[in-house]
Amino acid sequence: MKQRYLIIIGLITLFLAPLVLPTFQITLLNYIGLYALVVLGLVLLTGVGGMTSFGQAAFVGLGAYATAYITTTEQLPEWLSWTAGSPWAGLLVGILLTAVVALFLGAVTLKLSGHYLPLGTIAWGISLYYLFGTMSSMGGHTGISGLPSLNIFGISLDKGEKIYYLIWAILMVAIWITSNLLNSREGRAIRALKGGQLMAESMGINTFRSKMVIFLISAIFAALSGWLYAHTQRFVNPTPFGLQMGIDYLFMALIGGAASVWGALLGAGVLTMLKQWLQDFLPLIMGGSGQYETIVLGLLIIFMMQRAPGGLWLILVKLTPVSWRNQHRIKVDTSAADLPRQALPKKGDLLLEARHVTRRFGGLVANNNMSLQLHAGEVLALIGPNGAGKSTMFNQLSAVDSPSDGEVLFLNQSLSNKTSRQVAQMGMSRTFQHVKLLPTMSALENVALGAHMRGKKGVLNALFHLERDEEQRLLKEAQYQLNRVGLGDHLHTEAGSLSLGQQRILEIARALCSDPCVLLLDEPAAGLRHKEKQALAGLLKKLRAEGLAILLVEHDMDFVMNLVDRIVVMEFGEKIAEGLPEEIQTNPAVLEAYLGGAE
Ligand SMILES: Nc1ncnc2c1ncn2[C@@H]1O[C@H](COP(=O)(O)OP(=O)(O)OP(=O)(O)O)[C@@H](O)[C@H]1O
Repeated sequence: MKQRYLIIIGLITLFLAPLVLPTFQITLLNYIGLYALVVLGLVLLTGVGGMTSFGQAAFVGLGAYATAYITTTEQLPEWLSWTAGSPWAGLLVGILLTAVVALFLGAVTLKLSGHYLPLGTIAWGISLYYLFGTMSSMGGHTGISGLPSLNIFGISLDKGEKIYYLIWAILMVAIWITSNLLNSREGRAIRALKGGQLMAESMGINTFRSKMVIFLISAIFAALSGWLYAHTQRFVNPTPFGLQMGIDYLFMALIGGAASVWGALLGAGVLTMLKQWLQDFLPLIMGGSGQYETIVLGLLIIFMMQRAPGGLWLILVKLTPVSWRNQHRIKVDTSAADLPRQALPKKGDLLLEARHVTRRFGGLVANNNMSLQLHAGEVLALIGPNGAGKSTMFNQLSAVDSPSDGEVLFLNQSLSNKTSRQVAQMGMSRTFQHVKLLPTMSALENVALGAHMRGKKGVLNALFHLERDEEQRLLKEAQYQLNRVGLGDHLHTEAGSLSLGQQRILEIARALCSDPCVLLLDEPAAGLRHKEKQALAGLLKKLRAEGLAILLVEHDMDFVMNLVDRIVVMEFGEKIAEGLPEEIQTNPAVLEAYLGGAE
């Protein structure tokens, strides 16, 4: 409730501001609103998605120039004659143009990783800036003047205090739809981009699509800001759309808090006010003119990044009472309908098979002629000393990697050209040797990621929260799986604050949430206490009885021997034994491998 009051007070203050503030302050607020819209896109792209872009200002320019051209050109080309010089048509064209450019640039740059993406964004930022400046139809470096003011319901927004309402209304809607998006199935996939791409693909998430979605949304927010800017100033030239401004937008995102939608507003506000204040104040103490504010601002930003790398919004959140923060807890509707489940294969059916799999890394043969079979309703352990090649085999079986020779078959289909995402969609799920969770997300949301493939509603539904029914069903499934693995008391705990053992169990719940028929577990018992291991063994036995096929790589021999049906033993990349636990325990080759000699 308290948060709701805060928002209502904020909105009333915003509404009253133009009635009491002088024109100059309104102009500043207009700029803050325009900047915040661009920074909001960067929060999605950089803060949440982990992709750094220096090129947002160029998208602002596309939005501004599109409307400037359409509303001021006397003789528009034939194909644009339908626009009739209307600013609203200018908005539509600007957004379409931006979407096309963003899709093209995204297709070229989003597959690049590391520093290539930021460099790519610098390159397009510079080239679009020079394009604006060199095209004579766009007024060259002089720009285009004489843009009309906007008109809504017969009211002309010809003054700063009038267009103020439109700018801030659009910004508030943008913040609302962005928060909706982030708190949805699509949003969880987007949040998994930063640091969890391998995991996300293994949960059936198309990470490239998620990247493209946020790239597109951030570009459209920027174009919208450009359109508003053009009709606020009623003049455009290339200067505000250059690289310098692209860097400023990034600074605003970092200062506010790149991972929070409200951080966008805070960052835009703080940097704009600070710049203004320094411009007024510094000449008084330094004397004369000079761009001292740029230097001081640069130093302040370095200081801030040292002291508050999460941004100012995070500091503000930490200062609020804990009870306020808990209001963010996601509520699970237990009356929501259950998700449909796949019928499990018949007990004993062959589900997964490796046929003579060899994997070479240069001269090193990590897997040599490995064959194994996994059937419905059995638990198979893959064991062997360190470096035996178990993880490499695990990667071949889950299509993270492909064999140099031989093949892996899942449900009678060869995995040779399949990605881990496709394999997940076919019904295989997995956990990781080094736990891959999203540490700041709740246990519930982490597990709900596993159910991604079982939902259908896309981005448009998410933006306007039209997917609530489906979302409740996904969350109910996640809650069910958490209860099932014994973590029902930790639904709202941040995954990063659980013990390592609990995190491993959480990964199993996430894997189960995808409704698989084959479960691959990489060292599930590592880091678990005795009681936790017993509980895990109990759970795996139950899953086996239900008909699931489970393959585990494990070092804990007590755990393995008391649980599994069959064991495959590896050494130096090869299978040295296969059989029942009691056979393996007395197998001379196995004793030799583990103990260095048979008794
Ligand atoms: N990507 C790679 N490039 C080169 N060598 C690799 C690669 N992955 C694994 N290896 C090598 O392959 C061999 C088998 O490694 P692997 O990780 O599969 O063994 P493991 O049985 O899982 O070991 P552990 O129990 O310690 O996890 C090791 O010698 C390892 O160094």
